[in-house]
Amino acid sequence: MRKARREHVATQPPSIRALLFNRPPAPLLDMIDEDAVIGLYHATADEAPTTSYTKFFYERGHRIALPRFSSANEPMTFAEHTDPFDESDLVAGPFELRQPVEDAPRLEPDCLLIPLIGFTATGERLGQGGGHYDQWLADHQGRTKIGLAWDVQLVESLPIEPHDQRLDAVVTPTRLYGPF
Ligand SMILES: Nc1nc2c(c(=O)[nH]1)N(C=O)[C@@H](CNc1ccc(C(=O)N[C@@H](CCC(=O)O)C(=O)O)cc1)CN2
Ligand SMILES: Nc1ncnc2c1ncn2[C@@H]1O[C@H](COP(=O)(O)OP(=O)(O)OP(=O)(O)O)[C@@H](O)[C@H]1O
Repeated sequence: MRKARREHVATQPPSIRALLFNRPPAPLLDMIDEDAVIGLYHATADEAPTTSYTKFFYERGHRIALPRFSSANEPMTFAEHTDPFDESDLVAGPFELRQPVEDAPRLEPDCLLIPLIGFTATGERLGQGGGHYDQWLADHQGRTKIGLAWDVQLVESLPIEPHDQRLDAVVTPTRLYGPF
């Protein structure tokens, strides 16, 4: 599934990619309170891009939180991201993922836009395998959980376990799955 994602992104013209994930679709915004803290992620080259959504939510007056972790085995926390235009408050973390600087205050998102490897049409999610999001969401119930994905990441079924957290919706460039 990582390979399918990589090959999909590799065949996509950059001029097209720049148009995708530009603004959250209206039904998605209906799921998000005006004063919600929004948890985003700093996308890798193959993940659904987040730079436009981050600026959009920031300009709409939301506080932005990004994940921070020290290794695949350590739990993830979120910290505030205050400079989505220049990203001067981010530093390189594990796996080349950029994350908030050490003195950025912790901030717990109400609504999370979540990266994934694969998803089903009913909101099941496969992540990187670190359990970071599953664990955080188990410890912080009642949050709005929205997956961001390319269409090729849709699969018929996933090997779901009891700890896996189901998404409330998934956004792709062509569709909104949910809200469930
Ligand atoms: N952009 C982004 N940030 C994120 C996540 C994510 O999936 N995407 N996470 C989601 O939980 C957390 C980080 N958790 C991670 C857990 C494991 C690996 C990992 O094993 N990476 C391997 C394989 C990468 C690949 O083949 O594509 C590596 O980089 O070697 C990466 C991140 C928080 N931040
Ligand atoms: N609520 C939890 N409490 C403790 N450990 C957990 C919890 N949820 C997941 N884990 C641990 O994380 C491991 C990896 O989970 P899983 O493979 O489902 O992660 P993932 O959803 O693919 O990754 P991620 O959420 O980081 O993107 C599990 O085998 C389990 O040991």
